[in-house]
Amino acid sequence: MAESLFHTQVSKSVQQLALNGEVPEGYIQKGSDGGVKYASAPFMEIPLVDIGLLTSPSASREELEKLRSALSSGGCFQAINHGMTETFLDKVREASKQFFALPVEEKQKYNRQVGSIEGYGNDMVLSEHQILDWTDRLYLTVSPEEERKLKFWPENPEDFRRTLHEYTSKLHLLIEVLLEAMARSLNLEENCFLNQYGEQSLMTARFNFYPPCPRPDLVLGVKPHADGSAITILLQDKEVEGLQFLKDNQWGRAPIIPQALLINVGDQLEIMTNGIFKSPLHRVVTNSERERITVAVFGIPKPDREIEPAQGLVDDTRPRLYKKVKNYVDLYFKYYQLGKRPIEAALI
Ligand SMILES: O=C(O)CCC(=O)C(=O)O
Ligand SMILES: [Fe+2]
Repeated sequence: MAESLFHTQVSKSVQQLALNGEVPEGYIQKGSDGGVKYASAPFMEIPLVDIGLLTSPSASREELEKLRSALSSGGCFQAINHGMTETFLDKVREASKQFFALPVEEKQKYNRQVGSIEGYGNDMVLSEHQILDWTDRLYLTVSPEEERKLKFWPENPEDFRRTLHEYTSKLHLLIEVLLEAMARSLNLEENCFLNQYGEQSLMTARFNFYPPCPRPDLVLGVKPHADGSAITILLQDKEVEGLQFLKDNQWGRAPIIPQALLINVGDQLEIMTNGIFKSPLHRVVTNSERERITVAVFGIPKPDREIEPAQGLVDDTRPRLYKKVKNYVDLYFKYYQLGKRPIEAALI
């Protein structure tokens, strides 16, 4: 069969492995968690935040408090009333689904190249000890626009590019609204985080495809990690669960709310808030029945900007926790390779 042309495990997409019912050794969790029934975690309560209320001056105090409380405990919330209809979100879901449903040869036109993270591929191998994630991905830079590498942007389905452009333009505005609201929720000047974040901030999109896995008891869709972004906006699969967050040392399942966007703090916002907002550890479990597709968009400060804890969040009772850092995403991958939590590199 054609598969024999692909010699090593890693050059096969997870989609192909799933079709063959294969689970290579490299995907099996061997740590203390190995053998755990990942999916049996309890549901987690994730607060809902109404974005419309955050921006209305009269009604906002209560909603700002909800936002502050969510981000300083679990580090995530479900955004509703964010200005995009469920029909539009479904369009984004559908474009992603159609892309992953294309024949292998068609998707391979967008293959990631060695030494780069952009394009279509499976888990990036950063270290020889790495246990692989049961997922195929398409990773794209969407903003600033002049940094888009269109050769990796699918032309099939026909409206993929237009839909991604429209979706991320809307998210760009949403991120601004959120950064302002976050600053206000902490009684800081409204532009406090936006100024650090920069106008030429980076936005990347990761389309995650998780095929059914024959051994969900031993294999994860994504290993536990915290995001290297400032803010992550996740469009969940409408029907299939898989995401879990760690809170109070317990894994909890993130519920699906079809019209909501799941927003979580990334390491860079934890740094800017001097640890008040928490960048949560999360992971994705697999299941043997149904595929799952999600779209994660990462809002990242301009890489050459120095970011640091806001002045107003450092005082005698709350000493400064983090150093000034620049180009955090590079540092992130370096630490990840060493099997450490990247944000530790920024600790004073
Ligand atoms: O697919 C998901 O539910 C989460 C993906 C994720 O954590 C990521 O892409 O960083
Ligand atoms: Fe993540």
